[in-house]
Amino acid sequence: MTTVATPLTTPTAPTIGFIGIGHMCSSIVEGLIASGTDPRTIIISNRTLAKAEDFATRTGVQVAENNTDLIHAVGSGIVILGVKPQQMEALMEEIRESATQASSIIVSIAAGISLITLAQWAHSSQPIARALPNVAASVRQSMTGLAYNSNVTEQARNHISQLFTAIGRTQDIEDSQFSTFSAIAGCSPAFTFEFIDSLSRAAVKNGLAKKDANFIATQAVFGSALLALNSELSVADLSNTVQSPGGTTIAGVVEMEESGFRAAVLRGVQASINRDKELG
Ligand SMILES: NC(=O)C1=CN([C@@H]2O[C@H](COP(=O)(O)OP(=O)(O)OC[C@H]3O[C@@H](n4cnc5c(N)ncnc54)[C@H](O)[C@@H]3O)[C@@H](O)[C@H]2O)C=CC1
Ligand SMILES: O=C(O)[C@@H]1CCC=N1
Repeated sequence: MTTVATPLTTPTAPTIGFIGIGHMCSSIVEGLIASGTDPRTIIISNRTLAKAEDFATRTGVQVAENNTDLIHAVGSGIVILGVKPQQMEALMEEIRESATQASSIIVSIAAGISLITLAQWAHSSQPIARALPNVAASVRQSMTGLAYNSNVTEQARNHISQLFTAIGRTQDIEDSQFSTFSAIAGCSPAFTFEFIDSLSRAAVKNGLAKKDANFIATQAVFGSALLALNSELSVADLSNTVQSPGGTTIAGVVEMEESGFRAAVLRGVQASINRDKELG
């Protein structure tokens, strides 16, 4: 039985389902709604139903009482699986029969779980895609990696690609490259927030108010990223444009380098890649 959190005058058939409305899927749904997607075409389910109902009240999406109801409501549409990697096998087992019966297209966003492993938990005919978005989906600036198994039709690929293009940029990648992709696109928002917080703290140490320092550092990082995306120069060359000979920037860059900045980033990214590989 499908329930609706907010009263609808016209029932609308959902075309996209989300199982597990945690941090990542709620970011995707927020981004889709910001892109103009009618929330009534989205249906969600969550282990704790009250969490899904609360989210639906805020956004206008529909709620299914359980995962099987959600699959039947979506039918041959797209079902995004947003549970933790450790919960994915049990979920795939739970929805295996209904997903095949309904001809649903399954999209896993779990870190560390390969298409090959997902296929082992599904019927052999099941269309499965893998997507690795990031939390900037909520402001339509995700960087999302995509891969598909051979059961996903060209038309379904286009639907999935359009869905993630609505919330940012996408890149088709090999299943084997997801660990690396995840570290520099899925985890990197956290690395970036840590960096911004470090810039901000340094400014607070020198007397700036934290709120002002956060705003200033965040806009500076945002502007740098936007410049890098729009420039024909490499990021290394762009960095050189800021480093005047004998100037303030080179003094800071040298000190950061001597303190192991680049080595720390390389080691951190490698640790994320290694952890992702352990999850599979
Ligand atoms: N948080 C992030 O930045 C990113 C997360 N991911 C992936 O997204 C997935 C979700 O991550 P988060 O949103 O951070 O986790 P989360 O813990 O915030 O959300 C998971 C949600 O799934 C629900 N859930 C668990 N088992 C369920 C079941 N059997 N049926 C229905 N709902 C169930 C939980 O109640 C929870 O609301 C993970 O696999 C993660 O690897 C991928 C890219 C980035
Ligand atoms: O650390 C996490 O659980 C998620 C997976 C990919 C990025 N962050």
